[in-house]
Amino acid sequence: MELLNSTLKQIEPLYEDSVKEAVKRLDNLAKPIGSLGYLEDIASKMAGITGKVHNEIKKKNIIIMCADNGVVEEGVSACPQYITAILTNNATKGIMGVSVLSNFAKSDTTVVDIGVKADFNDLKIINKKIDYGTNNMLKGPAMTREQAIKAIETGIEIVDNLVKEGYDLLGTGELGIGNTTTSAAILSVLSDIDSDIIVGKGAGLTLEQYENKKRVVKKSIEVNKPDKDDVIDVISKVGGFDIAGLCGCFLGAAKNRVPIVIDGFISSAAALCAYKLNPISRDYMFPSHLSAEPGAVYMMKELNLEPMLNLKMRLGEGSGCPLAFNIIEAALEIINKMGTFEDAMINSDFLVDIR
Ligand SMILES: O=C(O)c1ccc[n+]([C@@H]2O[C@H](COP(=O)([O-])O)[C@@H](O)[C@H]2O)c1
Ligand SMILES: Cc1cc2nc[nH]c2cc1C
Repeated sequence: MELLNSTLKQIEPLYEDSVKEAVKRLDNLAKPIGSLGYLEDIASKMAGITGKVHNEIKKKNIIIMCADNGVVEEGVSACPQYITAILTNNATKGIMGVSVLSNFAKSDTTVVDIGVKADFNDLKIINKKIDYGTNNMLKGPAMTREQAIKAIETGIEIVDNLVKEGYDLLGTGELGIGNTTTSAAILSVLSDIDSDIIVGKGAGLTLEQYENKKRVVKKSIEVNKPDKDDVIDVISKVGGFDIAGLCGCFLGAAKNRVPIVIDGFISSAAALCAYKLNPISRDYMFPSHLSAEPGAVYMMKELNLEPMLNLKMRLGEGSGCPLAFNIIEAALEIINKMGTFEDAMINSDFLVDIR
C-alpha cells in the first residue's frame, strides 16, 4: 500500500507555462491558427508533461498485462480460458497483432504474467503472477483487496523500471479471456450507467451468449455490491489482475511524468480506475482509438477524453498504441520542424512587395 499511496501523492499537474509556450509557438507556425487540430493538442500536452516545448521520443514500450478471469466459467466468452495462456506465450514471438504493429512503429513490448492460469518457461514473459486467475465474480469478490493493491503496485513498479531504462512513451495492452466482462462491470459501477447498455460481445458471442453475459455482469454487481467511491473495492470485487496492473501503469506514468497511451475497452477501464484514484493522472493519458465494444464510448465520456482514431478495432492487446505512437511523433515533428510565418516571409524576400 505504501508504493500506491506515495505514487498517488507524487502525481502533479501539467506544466501550464510550457503548455502556453507550446500553444504560442503552434499559433506562430505557417498555418491558419488551429488548422492542425488534434496534432496541436497533442504537441502542447506533451510540452505540459515534460516542461519542454520541443520533445523527441527516444524509446517506446507497450506493457501487455496478461491474466485469467474466474468469471469465464459462466460462459461469458466465446473462447475457452486456456486461450489466455496461448496468447500470452505467443506475445513474445512477434506474430500477434500488437507485436507486428509495435515493430512497425519501432516500439518494444513488455509481456507481464500478472495472473495467467499457467506457468511459462519463456524468460521474456515477466513473472509477476498474483494468482492463477481470479475467482468467479458471480459468486463473490474476484480477488482480495490485498491482491488488488499488489497488482496495482506491480504496474507502478513495471513503469518505474521502464522509465529508468529510458522509455519515454508508454502504451498499455492486455490479454485475458473474459476481460471485457470485468471491464463492463467496472465501468457500470464507476459511472452508474446500466450495465446492459455497456456490455458488448467481446471477442464474439451468439445472441444467447450475449444475453447471458449481460445477466452475469448485472448479477455480479448485485452480489458484490462494490462501493463506487472506493476504486480498490470495485477492482477487487468485479475487476481483474490485468486491469489492476494497468491501472498501476497509468498512475506510475503520471508520477514519472511520462506520456501513456490507452488502447481499447479494457485498457480504458484501467485508465478510468486510475483517473478515479487521482484525477490528475488523466493529464498524462493519450487515448489511441475508439474500440468497437459498445461501452467504449462511455469510457471516453467518463474520462472526458477524445480518441485519436476510430478504426472499428476490437482486438485489445495494446494494438491501438503503436498507431497512436506514430501520431504523437508526427505531432512532435510539427512543433519541432515546421517554420513560422516569419520564416516563410524571409524565404520569400525575393518577391517584390506584394502587400
Ligand atoms: O480492448 C478491446 O477493445 C477489446 C475488445 C474485445 C476483445 N478484446 C480482447 O479479447 C479478449 C476478451 O474478450 P472476451 O470476449 O473474452 O471478454 C481479451 O484478450 C482482449 O484483449 C479486446
Ligand atoms: C481468440 C483471441 C482473443 C484475443 N484477445 C486478444 N487477442 C486475441 C487473439 C485471439 C485469437
